[in-house]
Amino acid sequence: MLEITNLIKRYGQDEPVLKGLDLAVEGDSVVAIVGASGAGKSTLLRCINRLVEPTSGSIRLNGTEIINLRQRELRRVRRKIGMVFQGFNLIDRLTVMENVLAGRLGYVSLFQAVTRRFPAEDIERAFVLMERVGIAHYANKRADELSGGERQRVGVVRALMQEPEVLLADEPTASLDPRTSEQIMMLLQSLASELSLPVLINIHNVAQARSYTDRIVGLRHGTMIFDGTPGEFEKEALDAIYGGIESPEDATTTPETGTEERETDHDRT
Ligand SMILES: Nc1ncnc2c1ncn2[C@@H]1O[C@H](COP(=O)(O)OP(=O)(O)OP(=O)(O)O)[C@@H](O)[C@H]1O
Repeated sequence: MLEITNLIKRYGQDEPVLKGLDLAVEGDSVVAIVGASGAGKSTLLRCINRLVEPTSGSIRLNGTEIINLRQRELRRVRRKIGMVFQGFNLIDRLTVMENVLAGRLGYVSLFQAVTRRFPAEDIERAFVLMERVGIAHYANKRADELSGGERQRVGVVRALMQEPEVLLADEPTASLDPRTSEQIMMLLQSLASELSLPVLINIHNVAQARSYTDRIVGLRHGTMIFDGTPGEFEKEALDAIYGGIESPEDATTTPETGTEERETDHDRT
Protein backbone atom coordinates (compact mmCIF):
# COMPACT_ATOMS: atom_id res chain seq x y z
CA MET A 1 0.00 0.00 0.00
CA LEU A 2 1.16 3.49 -0.85
CA GLU A 3 0.27 6.16 1.69
CA ILE A 4 1.00 9.79 1.01
CA THR A 5 0.31 12.25 3.80
CA ASN A 6 0.47 16.04 3.72
CA LEU A 7 2.96 16.04 0.84
CA ILE A 8 4.37 19.46 0.09
CA LYS A 9 6.80 20.26 -2.71
CA ARG A 10 8.24 23.69 -3.29
CA TYR A 11 10.85 24.34 -5.99
CA GLY A 12 13.25 26.94 -4.56
CA GLN A 13 11.38 29.86 -3.02
CA ASP A 14 8.42 29.55 -5.38
CA GLU A 15 4.84 28.92 -4.34
CA PRO A 16 4.47 25.20 -3.46
CA VAL A 17 3.65 23.00 -6.45
CA LEU A 18 2.08 20.35 -4.19
CA LYS A 19 0.16 21.82 -1.29
CA GLY A 20 -0.36 19.12 1.30
CA LEU A 21 -1.56 16.09 -0.70
CA ASP A 22 -3.06 13.05 0.99
CA LEU A 23 -3.49 9.89 -1.07
CA ALA A 24 -3.66 6.20 -0.20
CA VAL A 25 -3.56 3.53 -2.90
CA GLU A 26 -4.12 -0.17 -2.22
CA GLY A 27 -2.86 -3.18 -4.16
CA ASP A 28 -4.26 -3.69 -7.68
CA SER A 29 -5.98 -0.32 -7.77
CA VAL A 30 -5.35 1.69 -10.96
CA VAL A 31 -5.45 5.40 -10.23
CA ALA A 32 -5.44 8.11 -12.89
CA ILE A 33 -3.99 11.45 -11.92
CA VAL A 34 -5.46 14.18 -14.08
CA GLY A 35 -5.04 17.92 -14.12
CA ALA A 36 -4.15 20.78 -16.40
CA SER A 37 -0.57 21.34 -17.44
CA GLY A 38 1.44 22.52 -14.43
CA ALA A 39 -1.02 21.12 -11.86
CA GLY A 40 1.75 19.02 -10.28
CA LYS A 41 1.11 15.54 -11.68
CA SER A 42 4.70 14.75 -12.68
CA THR A 43 6.02 16.31 -9.50
CA LEU A 44 3.79 13.99 -7.48
CA LEU A 45 5.03 10.84 -9.25
CA ARG A 46 8.64 12.02 -9.06
CA CYS A 47 8.35 12.68 -5.33
CA ILE A 48 7.25 9.07 -4.83
CA ASN A 49 10.51 7.69 -6.24
CA ARG A 50 12.44 10.73 -5.04
CA LEU A 51 13.60 11.81 -8.47
CA VAL A 52 12.28 15.06 -6.99
CA GLU A 53 12.96 15.74 -3.31
CA PRO A 54 9.74 16.38 -1.39
CA THR A 55 9.84 19.47 0.83
CA SER A 56 7.85 17.83 3.64
CA GLY A 57 5.22 15.23 4.39
CA SER A 58 5.25 11.45 4.41
CA ILE A 59 5.32 8.81 1.66
CA ARG A 60 5.12 5.25 2.92
CA LEU A 61 5.37 2.19 0.68
CA ASN A 62 4.14 -0.92 2.48
CA GLY A 63 5.14 0.67 5.76
CA THR A 64 8.56 2.02 4.71
CA GLU A 65 8.95 5.79 4.92
CA ILE A 66 10.55 6.96 1.67
CA ILE A 67 11.16 10.57 2.63
CA ASN A 68 14.53 11.12 4.32
CA LEU A 69 15.98 7.73 3.30
CA ARG A 70 19.72 7.87 2.74
CA GLN A 71 21.29 6.79 -0.57
CA ARG A 72 21.79 3.13 0.24
CA GLU A 73 18.29 2.54 1.60
CA LEU A 74 16.83 4.75 -1.11
CA ARG A 75 18.40 2.52 -3.78
CA ARG A 76 16.83 -0.51 -2.12
CA VAL A 77 13.38 1.09 -1.95
CA ARG A 78 13.62 2.43 -5.53
CA ARG A 79 13.82 -1.16 -6.74
CA LYS A 80 10.29 -1.53 -5.44
CA ILE A 81 9.03 1.43 -7.45
CA GLY A 82 8.64 0.69 -11.15
CA MET A 83 8.39 3.59 -13.56
CA VAL A 84 7.04 3.77 -17.09
CA PHE A 85 7.79 6.89 -19.14
CA GLN A 86 6.13 8.80 -21.94
CA GLY A 87 9.25 8.51 -24.11
CA PHE A 88 9.83 4.84 -23.10
CA ASN A 89 13.45 5.57 -21.99
CA LEU A 90 14.88 2.51 -23.72
CA ILE A 91 18.48 2.18 -24.85
CA ASP A 92 18.01 2.04 -28.61
CA ARG A 93 21.16 0.16 -29.55
CA LEU A 94 20.48 -2.63 -27.04
CA THR A 95 18.17 -5.56 -27.67
CA VAL A 96 14.74 -5.92 -26.16
CA MET A 97 16.07 -8.57 -23.78
CA GLU A 98 18.95 -6.34 -22.70
CA ASN A 99 16.57 -3.47 -22.07
CA VAL A 100 14.25 -5.72 -20.10
CA LEU A 101 17.10 -7.09 -17.98
CA ALA A 102 18.06 -3.54 -17.10
CA GLY A 103 15.12 -3.80 -14.69
CA ARG A 104 17.25 -6.23 -12.65
CA LEU A 105 20.26 -3.95 -12.34
CA GLY A 106 19.30 -2.97 -8.81
CA TYR A 107 19.48 -6.64 -7.80
CA VAL A 108 22.65 -8.02 -9.39
CA SER A 109 26.30 -7.35 -8.60
CA LEU A 110 28.32 -4.89 -10.62
CA PHE A 111 30.28 -7.82 -12.09
CA GLN A 112 27.09 -9.55 -13.22
CA ALA A 113 25.80 -6.31 -14.68
CA VAL A 114 28.98 -5.44 -16.56
CA THR A 115 29.45 -8.95 -17.92
CA ARG A 116 25.72 -9.27 -18.52
CA ARG A 117 25.61 -12.51 -16.56
CA PHE A 118 22.14 -12.35 -15.22
CA PRO A 119 20.85 -15.28 -13.15
CA ALA A 120 18.85 -17.89 -15.10
CA GLU A 121 15.71 -17.04 -13.11
CA ASP A 122 15.93 -13.43 -14.27
CA ILE A 123 16.08 -14.53 -17.90
CA GLU A 124 13.20 -16.92 -17.33
CA ARG A 125 11.12 -14.20 -15.68
CA ALA A 126 11.95 -11.87 -18.57
CA PHE A 127 10.59 -14.40 -21.06
CA VAL A 128 7.44 -15.01 -19.02
CA LEU A 129 6.70 -11.28 -18.86
CA MET A 130 7.62 -10.67 -22.50
CA GLU A 131 5.28 -13.52 -23.49
CA ARG A 132 2.59 -11.98 -21.34
CA VAL A 133 2.74 -8.65 -23.13
CA GLY A 134 3.33 -10.14 -26.59
CA ILE A 135 6.94 -9.16 -27.31
CA ALA A 136 8.86 -12.40 -26.62
CA HIS A 137 9.48 -12.93 -30.35
CA TYR A 138 11.35 -9.61 -30.39
CA ALA A 139 13.75 -10.59 -27.60
CA ASN A 140 16.85 -10.29 -29.80
CA LYS A 141 15.73 -7.31 -31.86
CA ARG A 142 17.23 -3.90 -31.28
CA ALA A 143 14.87 -1.66 -29.32
CA ASP A 144 14.87 0.99 -32.05
CA GLU A 145 13.42 -1.48 -34.55
CA LEU A 146 10.13 -1.65 -32.63
CA SER A 147 6.96 0.41 -32.97
CA GLY A 148 5.94 2.84 -30.23
CA GLY A 149 3.43 0.43 -28.70
CA GLU A 150 5.97 -2.39 -28.71
CA ARG A 151 8.58 -0.11 -27.17
CA GLN A 152 6.19 0.83 -24.39
CA ARG A 153 5.56 -2.87 -23.72
CA VAL A 154 9.33 -3.24 -23.30
CA GLY A 155 9.20 -0.31 -20.86
CA VAL A 156 6.43 -1.99 -18.91
CA VAL A 157 8.26 -5.33 -18.74
CA ARG A 158 11.49 -3.61 -17.66
CA ALA A 159 9.57 -1.97 -14.80
CA LEU A 160 7.96 -5.28 -13.83
CA MET A 161 11.36 -7.00 -13.80
CA GLN A 162 12.09 -4.89 -10.72
CA GLU A 163 9.33 -6.85 -8.92
CA PRO A 164 7.84 -3.52 -7.98
CA GLU A 165 5.40 -2.92 -5.15
CA VAL A 166 3.97 0.06 -6.99
CA LEU A 167 4.04 1.07 -10.65
CA LEU A 168 4.18 4.72 -11.67
CA ALA A 169 3.39 5.68 -15.25
CA ASP A 170 4.06 9.25 -16.38
CA GLU A 171 1.95 9.93 -19.49
CA PRO A 172 2.60 6.37 -20.75
CA THR A 173 0.39 6.77 -23.81
CA ALA A 174 1.07 10.36 -24.81
CA SER A 175 3.48 9.35 -27.60
CA LEU A 176 1.17 6.68 -29.01
CA ASP A 177 -1.72 6.67 -31.46
CA PRO A 178 -5.22 6.37 -29.91
CA ARG A 179 -5.68 2.67 -30.56
CA THR A 180 -2.23 1.72 -29.27
CA SER A 181 -2.77 4.00 -26.26
CA GLU A 182 -5.89 2.10 -25.35
CA GLN A 183 -4.08 -1.23 -25.66
CA ILE A 184 -1.36 0.00 -23.28
CA MET A 185 -3.96 1.30 -20.80
CA MET A 186 -5.74 -2.05 -20.95
CA LEU A 187 -2.46 -3.83 -20.39
CA LEU A 188 -1.65 -1.74 -17.32
CA GLN A 189 -5.12 -2.38 -15.96
CA SER A 190 -4.86 -6.16 -16.44
CA LEU A 191 -1.34 -6.34 -15.02
CA ALA A 192 -2.40 -4.41 -11.92
CA SER A 193 -5.02 -7.00 -11.22
CA GLU A 194 -2.90 -10.04 -12.16
CA LEU A 195 0.04 -8.90 -10.04
CA SER A 196 -1.97 -7.16 -7.26
CA LEU A 197 0.03 -4.08 -8.03
CA PRO A 198 -1.12 -0.52 -7.38
CA VAL A 199 -0.62 1.60 -10.51
CA LEU A 200 -0.61 5.41 -10.64
CA ILE A 201 -0.96 6.88 -14.11
CA ASN A 202 -0.50 10.54 -15.00
CA ILE A 203 -2.72 11.07 -17.96
CA HIS A 204 -4.09 13.96 -19.99
CA ASN A 205 -6.63 11.83 -21.82
CA VAL A 206 -9.69 12.02 -19.62
CA ALA A 207 -11.65 9.53 -21.71
CA GLN A 208 -8.96 6.90 -21.24
CA ALA A 209 -8.73 7.70 -17.53
CA ARG A 210 -12.44 7.06 -17.28
CA SER A 211 -12.36 3.84 -19.28
CA TYR A 212 -9.28 2.11 -17.93
CA THR A 213 -8.83 3.10 -14.30
CA ASP A 214 -10.70 2.43 -11.06
CA ARG A 215 -10.22 5.81 -9.53
CA ILE A 216 -9.50 9.33 -10.72
CA VAL A 217 -7.61 11.90 -8.71
CA GLY A 218 -7.88 15.45 -10.00
CA LEU A 219 -5.25 18.07 -9.20
CA ARG A 220 -5.51 21.79 -9.62
CA HIS A 221 -2.59 24.05 -8.70
CA GLY A 222 -1.15 21.33 -6.46
CA THR A 223 -4.32 20.62 -4.51
CA MET A 224 -6.44 17.50 -4.87
CA ILE A 225 -9.91 18.68 -5.78
CA PHE A 226 -11.40 15.40 -6.94
CA ASP A 227 -11.00 11.81 -5.75
CA GLY A 228 -13.60 9.36 -6.95
CA THR A 229 -14.64 6.65 -9.36
CA PRO A 230 -14.80 7.17 -13.12
CA GLY A 231 -18.59 7.10 -12.80
CA GLU A 232 -18.47 10.05 -10.42
CA PHE A 233 -16.13 12.00 -12.67
CA GLU A 234 -18.61 14.19 -14.45
CA LYS A 235 -18.80 17.67 -15.92
CA GLU A 236 -18.66 19.38 -12.55
CA ALA A 237 -15.33 17.71 -11.72
CA LEU A 238 -13.96 18.43 -15.19
CA ASP A 239 -14.91 22.10 -14.83
CA ALA A 240 -13.29 22.31 -11.41
CA ILE A 241 -10.07 20.71 -12.63
CA TYR A 242 -9.75 22.38 -16.01
CA GLY A 243 -11.40 25.69 -15.12
CA GLY A 244 -14.39 25.04 -17.34
CA ILE A 245 -12.25 24.40 -20.40
CA GLU A 246 -12.97 21.01 -21.86
CA SER A 247 -9.77 19.03 -22.13
CA PRO A 248 -8.85 18.51 -25.80
CA GLU A 249 -8.71 14.74 -25.50
CA ASP A 250 -12.16 14.59 -23.98
CA ALA A 251 -13.57 16.52 -26.88
CA THR A 252 -12.19 14.09 -29.45
CA THR A 253 -12.61 10.71 -27.74
CA THR A 254 -15.68 9.61 -25.86
CA PRO A 255 -15.56 7.11 -23.00
CA GLU A 256 -17.95 4.96 -25.00
CA THR A 257 -15.37 4.65 -27.79
CA GLY A 258 -12.91 3.42 -25.19
CA THR A 259 -15.33 0.76 -24.01
CA GLU A 260 -15.90 -0.53 -27.53
CA GLU A 261 -12.18 -0.69 -28.17
CA ARG A 262 -11.66 -2.54 -24.92
CA GLU A 263 -14.03 -5.32 -25.93
CA THR A 264 -12.69 -5.59 -29.47
CA ASP A 265 -9.08 -5.77 -28.35
CA HIS A 266 -9.60 -7.99 -25.36
CA ASP A 267 -7.62 -10.95 -26.70
CA ARG A 268 -4.60 -8.96 -27.68
CA THR A 269 -3.47 -7.84 -24.28
N1 LIG B 1 12.63 21.35 -11.66
C1 LIG B 1 11.76 22.33 -11.51
N2 LIG B 1 12.12 23.55 -11.06
C2 LIG B 1 11.24 24.55 -10.89
N3 LIG B 1 9.93 24.42 -11.15
C3 LIG B 1 9.48 23.24 -11.61
C4 LIG B 1 10.37 22.14 -11.82
N4 LIG B 1 9.65 21.08 -12.28
C5 LIG B 1 8.37 21.52 -12.36
N5 LIG B 1 8.26 22.80 -11.97
C6 LIG B 1 7.04 23.60 -11.91
O1 LIG B 1 6.12 22.92 -11.10
C7 LIG B 1 4.79 23.05 -11.62
C8 LIG B 1 4.19 21.67 -11.78
O2 LIG B 1 4.91 20.99 -12.80
P1 LIG B 1 4.60 19.45 -13.15
O3 LIG B 1 5.53 19.07 -14.25
O4 LIG B 1 4.59 18.65 -11.92
O5 LIG B 1 3.10 19.60 -13.71
P2 LIG B 1 2.25 18.57 -14.56
O6 LIG B 1 0.88 18.60 -13.99
O7 LIG B 1 2.92 17.25 -14.63
O8 LIG B 1 2.25 19.27 -15.99
P3 LIG B 1 2.26 18.60 -17.46
O9 LIG B 1 0.92 17.97 -17.61
O10 LIG B 1 2.44 19.77 -18.36
O11 LIG B 1 3.39 17.63 -17.52
C9 LIG B 1 4.92 23.84 -12.91
O12 LIG B 1 4.60 25.18 -12.62
C10 LIG B 1 6.37 23.71 -13.27
O13 LIG B 1 6.83 24.84 -13.96
